[in-house]
Amino acid sequence: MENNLPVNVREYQELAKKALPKMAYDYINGGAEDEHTLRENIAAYGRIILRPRVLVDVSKIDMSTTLLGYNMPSPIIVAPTGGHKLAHPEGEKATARAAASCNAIMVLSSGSSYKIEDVASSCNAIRFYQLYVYKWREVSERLVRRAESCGFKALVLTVDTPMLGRREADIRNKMVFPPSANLEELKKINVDTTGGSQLEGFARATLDPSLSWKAVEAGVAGVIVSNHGARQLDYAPATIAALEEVVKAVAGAVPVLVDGGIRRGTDVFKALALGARAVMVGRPVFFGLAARGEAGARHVIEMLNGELEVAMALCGCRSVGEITRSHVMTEGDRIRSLL
Ligand SMILES: Cc1cc2nc3c(=O)[nH]c(=O)nc-3n(C[C@H](O)[C@H](O)[C@H](O)COP(=O)(O)O)c2cc1C
Ligand SMILES: CC(C)CC(=O)C(=O)O
Repeated sequence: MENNLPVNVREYQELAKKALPKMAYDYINGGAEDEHTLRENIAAYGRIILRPRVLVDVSKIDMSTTLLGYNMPSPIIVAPTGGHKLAHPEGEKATARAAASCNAIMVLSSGSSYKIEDVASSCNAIRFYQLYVYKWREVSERLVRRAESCGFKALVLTVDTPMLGRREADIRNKMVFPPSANLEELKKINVDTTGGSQLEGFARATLDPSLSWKAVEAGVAGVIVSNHGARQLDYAPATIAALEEVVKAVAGAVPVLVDGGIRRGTDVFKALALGARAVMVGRPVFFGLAARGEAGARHVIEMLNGELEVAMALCGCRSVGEITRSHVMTEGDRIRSLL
């Protein structure tokens, strides 16, 4: 196998499927209900066409960018995904090392299998912390304080989960989530598992469904266009189809990021062309971790970086600043051109 490494994210997905117990693979791969949005997150990228430019000197390609004042060698960030022990015994420690070796920012999930402190001490990197707001605000507050004292640089507040979406594979599999080492204090909570998925019962018992726009009064330094990897509201739009509208509304006030369905460097390119400052990838890194541990997670990030570099060169873009709206043609563009 080591002589015959996967050459793209899809091959990592196949390896992960072979390596993982069904319950774990279904949890990682699955989306809500009919999985319409899950398919659309990917299919919508397929409907965006690139417009190449030739005869540009692309002997040097610079993929670097900045976010909230931090330098990144490429616009690819590791999205927060919970329960990495499902994929590998080293869990988030391995993912964090993989991200650090690529100098990529990793967003650590509130549902991580390993403690914030263990992940932070596993390697040196810029890390953001993803926060769920629990019914007991002091639980969230303690997480924030711990992340802060471990040197995490920003909070990513997840606001699309007043309750968990219906992931039918998890319900069928009676999905049991590895206990999150950070949420010891919630262990004694009475979780109703009659609905099937233990994670769903846990979310219902602990997440605060009353979170409202008041939460943004504190101010935000960025916006992420996300549908939670199509795991929440099925029939929500594909994120890449919603990106441009959000970018226009935000009007440069803060950077806009996007996640969901990114499987190729060309997808990253398309997201940047439509106004994203950076992108986050969830399942691809999880699949890499499941297939080959830290090396697999690192390889996934490296492959996406490599693909982005080629896409930039073939589109005649030497830096991410040179990626413009005119490098892509969306379905909307095509329809407008026919009118
Ligand atoms: C297995 C899995 C677990 C996730 N766990 C979390 C989580 O704990 N917190 C969160 O904010 N988002 C979570 N997400 C959503 C991701 O942050 C991200 O929005 C999504 O994975 C992007 O789509 P992609 O997987 O197609 O890249 C999770 C997604 C997956 C697939
Ligand atoms: C509730 C979290 C622990 C995991 C999550 O957000 C997810 O599975 O999508």
